[in-house]
Amino acid sequence: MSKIPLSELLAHSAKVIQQVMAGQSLNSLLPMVDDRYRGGVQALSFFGLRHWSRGLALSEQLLSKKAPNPLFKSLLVLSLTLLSAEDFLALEQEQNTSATAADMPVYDAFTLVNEAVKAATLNKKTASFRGLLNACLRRYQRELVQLLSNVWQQEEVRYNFPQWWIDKLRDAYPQQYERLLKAANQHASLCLRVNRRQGTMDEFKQSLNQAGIEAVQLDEDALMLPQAVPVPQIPGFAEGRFSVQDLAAQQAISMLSLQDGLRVLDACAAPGGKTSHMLEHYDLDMTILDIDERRLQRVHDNLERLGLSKKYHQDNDHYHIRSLAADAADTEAWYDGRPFDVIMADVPCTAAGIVRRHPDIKWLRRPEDVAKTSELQRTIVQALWTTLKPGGYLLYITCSIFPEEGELQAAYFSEHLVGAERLPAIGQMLAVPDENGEIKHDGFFYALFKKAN
Ligand SMILES: C[S@@+](CC[C@H](N)C(=O)[O-])C[C@H]1O[C@@H](n2cnc3c(N)ncnc32)[C@H](O)[C@@H]1O
Repeated sequence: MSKIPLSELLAHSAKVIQQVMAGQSLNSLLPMVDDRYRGGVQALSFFGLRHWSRGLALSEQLLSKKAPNPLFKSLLVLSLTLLSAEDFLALEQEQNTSATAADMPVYDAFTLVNEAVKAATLNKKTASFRGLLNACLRRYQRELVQLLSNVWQQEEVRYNFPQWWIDKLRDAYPQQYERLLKAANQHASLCLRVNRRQGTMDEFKQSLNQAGIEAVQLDEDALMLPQAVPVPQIPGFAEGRFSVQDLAAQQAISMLSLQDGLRVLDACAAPGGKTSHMLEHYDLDMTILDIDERRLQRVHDNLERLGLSKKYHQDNDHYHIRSLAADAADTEAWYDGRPFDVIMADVPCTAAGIVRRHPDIKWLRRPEDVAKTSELQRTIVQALWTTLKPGGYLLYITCSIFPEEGELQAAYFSEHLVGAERLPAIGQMLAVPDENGEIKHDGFFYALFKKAN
C-alpha cells in the first residue's frame, strides 16, 4: 500500500463504498478495481464499512445540510471514520467496552486530512466541495471530544451496526448480542481445508512450515493461518492441495452419514465448497444443482483444480457427477424421479453469520429481507423433501444467525415436512471469542432431518 498515494486509495475506496451503499456487493466491485489499488482499497473499504456508523453520525453533526452528492458523502464519511479511529478506540477503552483495533489503518491526522482533500480533487463530483470537506475534517479535529461524546450516545455508533440488526440480535440473544456484534466487526483469519485426496494434513503442514507460513490445526481437515497470506502464495493452491473454507462450513459433512456409492444431491451447490469436501472424502453419485449457471461453472473449476472431476476417477464405478442449472424449488424442471439418499440444502440466506468476512452485508440487507429469504428457504426445502428417499437425510444449512433462518425455521420444518424426524446436529454456531479470546469460525446453522421409511 505504501507506494500508492493515500489520496488515490481514498478516492477509489470512497467510490467503491458509495456503490455498496447503492446496493452492490464488495465481491462484485473489488475485482473491477485496478490491480495496483486493489489491496489498499480492500483494506480501506473493509475498515470503512465496519466502522461506517461512526463516520456517518459524525458527518451528520458536521454538515448543516444534506451532503451535496453521494460520492462526496462517501469520501467525507470514510475520512471521518479513519480520522476518528484512534480517538474512538480511546473512548471505548475509557468506557471499558472491549475495543477492536487489529485492522485499524493508522495515519497521522495531518496527513489524513491533506490526503482526503487531495482525494476530493481527483473527481469532478467532489473537486468543487473540497473546501467543505476540509472544513468538516478540521472542525472534527477541533471539537472531537464533544462530537464523539455526542455520537457515543447512539447504539448504532457504539456497535457499528444498523439499529434493526442490533435490535434483532438483542431479542434473539439477550446475553450474547454485545459480544456477537463486537466480534462481527473484527478481522477474520484465513481458514483452509486440506484436500485429503492430494496428501495428508501432516504433509501439508510441513509444506507450510517450509514456506514460513504459521498454521494452527483446528480439526481433522481445517487449518487456520493467524497471519494473512495471499492465497496464491500458499504452496499447493494450483495443485489443489487445499481450499479456502471456514471451519463452520467444514462441519457439514460430519453430520451426514455418508458412504461410498450414495446418491447425493447438493441442491444449492455453488461455488462448490461443500460439494468438494464431500467428494474429497467419499466416492459419491453426486448431483450438483444451482440456479446460477455462472456460479455453477465455479463449482466445475473448483472440482477440476482439486482433482475431483469425473475424468480423474474414470475407473471408479461409485464416482459420478451430474450438474444442473435450475431452481431447486422447481422439481419439474430438473428432477428425474430417482430419489436421493442424502440432500444437502445449503440454501440462500441473509449471510448474517459471515459479516466479519463480508462487512458490506450489514449495509446491503434490509429488515424485510429476513422474512423474504426465510420464505424462499421454505419453498426450496419443501420441494427438495419430495425428492428424498424414505429413510434418507436432509441437512438444512444457512450461514445466518437470525432465528428465522435457523432455529425457528428448523421448528417449522419439523412440523411441516411430512414424515420428518429432527435428528441431533450442531444447531446454531455463533462467531464469538472462545476462552482464549479467539474467534475460530463464522456463524452457521445446521439442522438434520430424516424421512420416515
Ligand atoms: C450459500 S450459497 C451455497 C454455498 C455452497 N453450498 C458452498 O458450500 O460453496 C447458496 C447458493 O444457492 C444458490 N441458489 C439460490 N436460489 C436457488 C434456488 N432457488 N435453487 C437452487 N440454487 C439456488 C445460489 O446461486 C448460491 O450459489
